[in-house]
Order: sequence, then C-alpha cells, then structure tokens
Amino acid sequence: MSELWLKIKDFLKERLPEPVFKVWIEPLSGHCQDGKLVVSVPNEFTREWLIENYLSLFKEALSLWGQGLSLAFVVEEARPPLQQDLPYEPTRVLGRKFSTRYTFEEFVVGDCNRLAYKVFLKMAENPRGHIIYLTAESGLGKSHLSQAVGNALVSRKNTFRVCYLTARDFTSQLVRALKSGQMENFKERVWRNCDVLMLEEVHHIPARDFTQGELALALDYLYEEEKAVVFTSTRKPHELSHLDSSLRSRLSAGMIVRINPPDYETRKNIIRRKSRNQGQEFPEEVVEYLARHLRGDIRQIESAVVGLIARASILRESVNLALARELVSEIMPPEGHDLASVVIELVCRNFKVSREDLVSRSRKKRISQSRQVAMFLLRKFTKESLSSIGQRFNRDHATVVYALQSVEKRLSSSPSFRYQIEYLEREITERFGVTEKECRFPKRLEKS
Ligand SMILES: Nc1ncnc2c1ncn2[C@@H]1O[C@H](COP(=O)(O)OP(=O)(O)OP(=O)(O)O)[C@@H](O)[C@H]1O
Repeated sequence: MSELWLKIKDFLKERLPEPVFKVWIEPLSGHCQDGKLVVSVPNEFTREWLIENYLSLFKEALSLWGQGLSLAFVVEEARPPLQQDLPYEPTRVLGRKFSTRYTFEEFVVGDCNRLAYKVFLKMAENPRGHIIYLTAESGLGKSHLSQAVGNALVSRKNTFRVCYLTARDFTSQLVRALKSGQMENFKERVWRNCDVLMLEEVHHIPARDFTQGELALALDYLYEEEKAVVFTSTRKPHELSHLDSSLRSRLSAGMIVRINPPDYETRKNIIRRKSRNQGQEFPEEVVEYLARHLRGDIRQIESAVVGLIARASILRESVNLALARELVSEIMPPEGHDLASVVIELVCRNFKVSREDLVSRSRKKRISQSRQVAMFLLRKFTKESLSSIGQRFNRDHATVVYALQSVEKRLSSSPSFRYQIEYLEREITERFGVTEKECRFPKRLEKS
C-alpha cells in the first residue's frame, strides 16, 4: 500500500466519526498509477456512496500530499461480497456485537419479567425452533435478554451461528444488497448461514413493500428450517398497523412475551444489584426511597444509582437519604401530576375507555361509571381537592361527591366490582409504593 494512501487514510480518520471510518474507509486500499490515486472499492454502491458523501474530503487530502494526482474510485473485481456491511465479523456472530454486560446472571428477575426470563433461558439451552416476540416499553430489558441468549450461545461449545440486527440494519443491508446486485449473498448470510436470527425494534420496519416482502420470505425459510427467531418491539404485533397483514401474522407466529414495568420489589432488587455492581451497598432506606420514587424504566434506575454515587463522592459523603431525595427531586416530574395521570391511564385501560371519553359529556353507563372510578381513585391516592378532581373531567365538586358515593355503594353490593377496584388499588400501590397508610383517605371514603 502506498505511503500516500496511508497519509490520506490518516487524514480521513481524523475527520470522520469512528464508525463511519471503520465501515466505509478502513476496508479500502489505494495505490498510485498513471498519475492517479486509484482507490479500490468493493462494489458500485460503495463507489457512489463515497463520491456522494466524501469526495471533497478525499480531494482536500489529495491537495495536501498528492498535488497533481487525480482521483479514481475503481470497483474491485473479486472481493468477497458484503463483507464490509458489518463492523464485526466474528465467526459465529453476524451483525451487532453483544454487550458483555447483558447476561442472564445480570438480569434481575421479578414478577414483571419472570416469564420472559424463563422463555429466553430455555431458548439459550437449545434455540432450535423457538420463535419469540418480546414486547415491552423502552428500557425494560428487551435487548438485555436477547443479548443474554446470544452471549450464552457463543460462550458454549456449540455451532450455533447468531445474526443480531435491528430492523433498521436489516433494511439498510437489504437495500444495499439490492443496489449492488448482491441479494443472494445477503440471503446466504442472514437466512441460510444463521441458526438464530434476532431482529430488534421490528416497529421500525418501514412501510415499504419490498422490505416487508423480503422479510416475510426470510421468515418463511427460517420457520421451515426450524431455525430460531427473536423479534423485539415496544409494540405488539397487532399494533404494527403499517405492516402488511401477512408479515404481521408471521411476526406473531410464535410465542408473544411481555415484560412489564418493574414492580416495587423488583425495583428494590435492581437498585441493590446496580449499586453492588458499582462497588457500593446502599443503606436499605435509600434503596426503598429510590424504589418508591423511580418508576420509569430501568435505564433511569441505572443512571440514578450512578448519579447518586457520583454525588456522594464529590461531596465526600456516604450515600444517604438526603442525597437520594435531592437527586430524585431533580430527575422526577412532580409527584401529584404523575400519579394522577397513571391513575387515569389505569382506569382507561381497565374499563376500555379513552381519556376523551372520561372528559366528555357522555352519560353512557360504561363511560360514566369509569369516570366515577377515576374520581374515586384520584380522591383516594392523590392530595387533590374535590373541585380540582372535578375540573379534570369538566365536572363540579358536587358531581365528584356523587361519584364517590356511587362507587362506595357498588363496592358493598357487587363483589366483582370490588375485585376490579382492589386490583386497580394494588396496581397503584405497587407502582407508586403508596401504602394504605400513606393514602389521604385510609378508610374507604371520607367526605370533605
Ligand atoms: N431485569 C433487569 N435486570 C437488570 N438490568 C436490567 C433489567 N432490565 C433492563 N436492565 C438494564 O436496563 C438497561 C436498558 O435495558 P435494555 O436496553 O435491554 O432495554 P430495551 O427494552 O431494549 O430498551 P429499548 O426499547 O429502548 O431499546 C440496560 O442497561 C439493561 O442492562
């Protein structure tokens, strides 16, 4: 390789983001020939990409060290196709690299994620034939569990090959393969050569026919061959309305597993584990306080743990409740608002009504009874006055009083209704760590 080419590469390396350099520039070679710097590229698509995006940078480099030379990008003849697509190419993992932090041992198990954990653990023993669709809100462990399977498979003595991609990776590689006429190689690599395909964030599959069609074909092949497939998404298959129904049905061909937001006990265990990982054992009152107040995703818990340790170390204090309070007040939205909107959301979900229904003038039985329950729970769990609760639903204070009385009456006459309300109360208590004792109205109803 010519000295000039090495200089130019160094120049580009300094100016381009590392991943861009690694994918697009590092694999290239260059040499001088007949008054030209000839840069060999693997295919036409790369050539066009480089010209479109980095030509001026190449020219700038050439003006420094290669005055008088012109520039030519030449497509190599016999280069193994698509090798440059992937930043990592170890023998048994294609696509993205697994984080070594994401193991089964590091995954804290609780009621919210036990089923998913067991399903993935079983898959790691022998992936053959498993089709799993894992759904959860963001930051609740989808990638952690998927990569735990990947890590377990590659660390054992077996021959399983795993292809780990996001839906966006899949799409962009597919488009590249199509543009460069290398579809066969793409299929070889992603379908035929892998035993486990993990496709993350399938809600990002674009609403483009050909991508969906190719994915459907890939899945048919993989299912037929009893290979394992894992999909992850923040949405359930039936919610992916931009996808063709045939692809949706293929996505839901296997087991659909959900991870729920962590309950109070699991949050405590996660805080203990994450702080231990940072070499600290938090006092129990700090663990409980954080678990009660950090109700977002697990990323938020991780960042709070690290933030608390950093804060304590800067102030030369040990981790304590006062510091935890300070941190929580900075990162969490005001309590009342958050609690109220969750109460309303739970009521909507449970009684299958919308927020709009609740604030509407509708007197339909199902809607007005749901509205009454929302008022009852808000009164019980928040510090809001009767009139402020009324305002939430465009009603006055007297309507709220009536709602509270009606709910009380039904509670004593209908066991199934009581069961529903108790279920909602448990959900709120778990999510917020609010106990009966801490509620504004410990007894069923207090009038004001
Ligand atoms: N049960 C758990 N035990 C320990 N750590 C967890 C658990 N669940 C998630 N985490 C941690 O929380 C962080 C976020 O998890 P992860 O990236 O798997 O979420 P995700 O559901 O894939 O989110 P997104 O949809 O945003 O990609 C990671 O650092 C992960 O290790």
